[in-house]
Amino acid sequence: MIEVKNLVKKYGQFEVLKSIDFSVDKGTVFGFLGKNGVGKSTTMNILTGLIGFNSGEIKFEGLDFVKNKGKIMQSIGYLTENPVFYEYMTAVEYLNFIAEVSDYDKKSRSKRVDELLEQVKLTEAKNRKVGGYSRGMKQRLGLAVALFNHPKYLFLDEPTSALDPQGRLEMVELISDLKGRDITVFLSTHILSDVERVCDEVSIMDKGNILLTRNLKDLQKEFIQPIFDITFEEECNVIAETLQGLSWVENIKNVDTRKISVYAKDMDIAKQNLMGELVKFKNPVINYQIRQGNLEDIFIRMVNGNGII
Ligand SMILES: Nc1ncnc2c1ncn2[C@@H]1O[C@H](COP(=O)(O)OP(=O)(O)OP(=O)(O)O)[C@@H](O)[C@H]1O
Repeated sequence: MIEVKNLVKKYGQFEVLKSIDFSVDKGTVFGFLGKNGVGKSTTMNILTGLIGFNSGEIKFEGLDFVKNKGKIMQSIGYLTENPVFYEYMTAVEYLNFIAEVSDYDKKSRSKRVDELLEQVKLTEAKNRKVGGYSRGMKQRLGLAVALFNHPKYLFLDEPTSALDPQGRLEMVELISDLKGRDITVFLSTHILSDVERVCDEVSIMDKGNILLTRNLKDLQKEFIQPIFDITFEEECNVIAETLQGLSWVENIKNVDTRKISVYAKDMDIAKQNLMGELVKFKNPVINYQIRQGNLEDIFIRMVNGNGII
């Protein structure tokens, strides 16, 4: 288990982390969500020992992080946002190089290399130079490096953000395969569909604060309310602004120039009144539907609103 209490990180006067608290249960996949620049990488860099922090407390399995850093670091694997490799090496050569620098037991090295290549689905490409790999393949090789020393804690910083849908799916499947292997995964991302596929628990972060930490299924049950999607014949900015001023409307998302999503504070009042409001405008409605919300909707309501769902 990882426990983080009152963690503060400052760069000069700028408080990147404003006293954050969260805990990560053993063996779970923990999704750390937030837009770019909210402090995700900073948190990960602190938890993986790359940078220090100003105040607060971090514990891994009850052990204080500062006092037991060396020991804790041995149980950590980290895939950074943009992993860098010696591109003239093949995957086999590169993993053997990692074995060498991490002083991995000589007798079992080649077995470990083979098993990791299999795990990240690079066996067929193992003798090709890394320089010729796709981004997805490089990310998978980075995962193999992070897993090399059998970490108990695996930190993945935006592992899918630079990948195409196929690459993302492959990476998410690999993360999913780690479940049940006695490994705790800390996954930072802003791709919410990936989180929905693989995470057990999530924290939503914004501007150095944690807005919420919750079991994903509970979060979905508790907060995902229906949403109105409305498409107009013409541009609808004025309508969006007017609806935003209504007491029973919580938030409006401009999907595009002619389409909005309406998040209601009270669903029953919204159902009774929304149509009546829309006909006041001389802009015909060409599509009106109520759909079930998803994690992205929760995220929008949390981050764009005042933090209260
Ligand atoms: N070394 C540094 N010196 C000063 N400010 C920094 C430093 N590193 C990060 N920051 C600032 O701290 C804030 C959080 O950065 P961080 O990289 O943690 O965000 P992030 O949520 O991981 O976003 P991204 O996904 O873009 O990496 C940003 O405003 C960033 O500019």
